[in-house]
This record gives sequence, structure tokens and C-alpha cells, in this order.
Amino acid sequence: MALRAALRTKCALSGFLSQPSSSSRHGRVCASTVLAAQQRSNSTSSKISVDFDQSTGVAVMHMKSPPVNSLSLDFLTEFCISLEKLEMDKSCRGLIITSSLPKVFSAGLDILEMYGKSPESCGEFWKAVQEMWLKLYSSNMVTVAAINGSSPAGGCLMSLTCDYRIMVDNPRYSIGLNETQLGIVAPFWFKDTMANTVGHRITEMALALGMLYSPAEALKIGLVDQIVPEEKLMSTAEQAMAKWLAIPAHARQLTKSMMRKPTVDRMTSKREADVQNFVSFITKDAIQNSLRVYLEMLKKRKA
Ligand SMILES: CCCCC/C=C\C/C=C\C=C\CC(=O)SCCNC(=O)CCNC(=O)[C@H](O)C(C)(C)COP(=O)(O)OP(=O)(O)OC[C@H]1O[C@@H](n2cnc3c(N)ncnc32)[C@H](O)[C@@H]1OP(=O)(O)O
Repeated sequence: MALRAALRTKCALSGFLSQPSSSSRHGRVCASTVLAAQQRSNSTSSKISVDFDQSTGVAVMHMKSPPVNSLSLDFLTEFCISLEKLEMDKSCRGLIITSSLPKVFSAGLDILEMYGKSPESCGEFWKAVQEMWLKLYSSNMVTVAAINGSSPAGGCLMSLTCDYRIMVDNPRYSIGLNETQLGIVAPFWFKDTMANTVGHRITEMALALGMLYSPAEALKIGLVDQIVPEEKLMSTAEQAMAKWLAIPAHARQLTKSMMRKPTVDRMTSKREADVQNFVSFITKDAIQNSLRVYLEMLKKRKA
């Protein structure tokens, strides 16, 4: 409810995909300049910026929340607002999600939202995570993840909700659902999303061991669809997008829904219980202790 209220308030306050301003009142301008301006629009919030090209119907969402694009409540709220607005704009048919930060696509859920927080805060946070997943996994747009850095846990989940994943081929980057390494358990809908992509057995091993894969390994198991050099990432994403957009929209959307609906329905039917499960699990002393140890390890690794 809090997320929905925040979405309503923010939507009302901010103009999204701000109308391109015509510069004609400042005198004569080149027609192609005006056309280009009319065909592109930009929206920026503190953690997300969106470039929308009306000539292609494709928006690029840049995650820009240093240091690691962790999915905090604020980040998720902004993310969902941006997504909802794009979804409502009938001229937007495709979305590419990428990171503006070097080396990191997204570090996954913000651990500080789960550590030392009240049950109420944890519950609100979890609802926002559910909302992000639901919106992305059932989006009518073609969604492409352009993964230009590490993408553990919730970052991997975000990528998995997209229709197509392209990752930069840099062995320093990794991707996977590594929750067990933090002493926590990926919820059933994280597991379902991964199993729908790479199959049951690979998911079982990957989750149990908290596996993080290099781009080449991720390609091998089908966790990503393509790996490319960094400089080719966006052009490859645009090419993939064009291929998906060439399919008649109703046929593509119905097929997507047919493939994903059982997973979406399972989650939505258990949504409340899932929040309760998360809150009671994450606030346990033993789990809080595991998160503390993991946070300390992250800090030590840095030192
Ligand atoms: C049976 C019932 C089950 C019910 C369900 C119950 C529970 C499910 C619960 C939760 C599911 C959670 C999914 C998640 O997403 S958990 C998050 C997992 N994420 C990670 O493990 C990533 C950790 N981070 C890293 O590995 C690296 O930071 C990374 C490779 C992403 C980047 O490395 P880099 O060297 O560039 O940066 P660092 O120096 O490591 O980090 C900089 C800074 O950022 C802090 N930080 C990193 N990740 C996070 C994060 N996820 N949340 C919050 N903060 C993060 C890091 O500590 C550094 O901070 P500081 O030292 O500068 O203060």
C-alpha cells in the first residue's frame, strides 16, 4: 500500500517523459533538429534516468544509484514509477535496462533494508520487491537486459524477468542467485523465474550452492542469451530489440503471457503470505546474524 501511495504521489508530482520543448519560438531552427527533439524525450529521477526514442518506440532505462545500484525501497519505488509510466505510454514498445555505473549492473536487494529494520519496514520493502518483479515479468513491452557489470541475487532476478539478456563478456563480472551465500533463501518466485529460464536441475544446484557465474558460464547454462564486448553492448541490445519488435505485438504478448502466467498467478495468489514469510524469516536472530557477517565480509574485502 505504501508503495502504491508513493507511486500515486510521485506520479502526480512529476511530469514523466517530459514533452520535448520546441525551440521554434527562439527563431528559425533546422527542421531535422526539431524532428529529432520531438522524437526523443528524457526523464530523470535521482536513481533512474530514461531516454525514450519515439521514432523506434524504445526506451533505455539507466540505473544510476551509486555505489552499486542496490535495490533499496527508494530505488524500487522510482523504478516502478518509471516502468508504470512507460507501460502506460502506448508508443513505448520496448525497454532496455542497463547501468550507468562502471562494473556493476545491480548488487541486488539492498541488504541495509533487511538488516536491523523493524518488521513493518521489512514488509514494505518486500512489497516493493514483489511489485518490481510483477511489473517486469508481466510487462507488455519487449524487455532486454543489457548487463554491463556484476549482477548478483536481486540484480540477477531483475535480468531474468526480461525477455532477453545480453551481458558484457568480462570475466570479472558475475551473475547468479547467490542468496544461500548470505545465509538466506531465494523465495519460490525467484526460484521459479530461474527454473523457467535454465531448467530445474541447474536451478537446484545454482540455488543450493549460491552460484555466481562468469559471463561465459552464464551463457553456457542459458542464464544469459548473448555475451559481447563492452563497446558492442548497446548496439547488440538494439538489434535484439528490433528482432523482437518485428513480431506482431499481440502474438508476442499473448505468447509471453501464456509462458509466464502460471508463475505470475502462483506468486500473486500467495503474495500476502510471501510478505509474512519474508518478515518472519528475515527478522530471525540467526538470519540477522548471517547478514551482519556478510556485510562485514563485504567491507573487509574492500579494505
Ligand atoms: C524459507 C522462507 C524463505 C522466505 C524468503 C526469505 C528471504 C529472501 C530474502 C532475500 C533475498 C535477497 C536477494 C538479494 O538480492 S540479497 C543481496 C545480495 N547481493 C550481494 O550479495 C552482492 C554483494 N555485493 C557485491 O558482491 C559487490 O558489492 C559487487 C560485486 C556488487 C560490487 O563490487 P565492488 O567492489 O564494485 O563494490 P564494493 O566495494 O563491494 O561495494 C561498495 C559499497 O556497496 C555496499 N554494498 C554492496 N552490495 C550491497 C548490497 N546488496 N546492499 C547494500 N550495500 C551493498 C558495500 O558494502 C560497500 O559499502 P561501503 O563499504 O562503501 O560502505
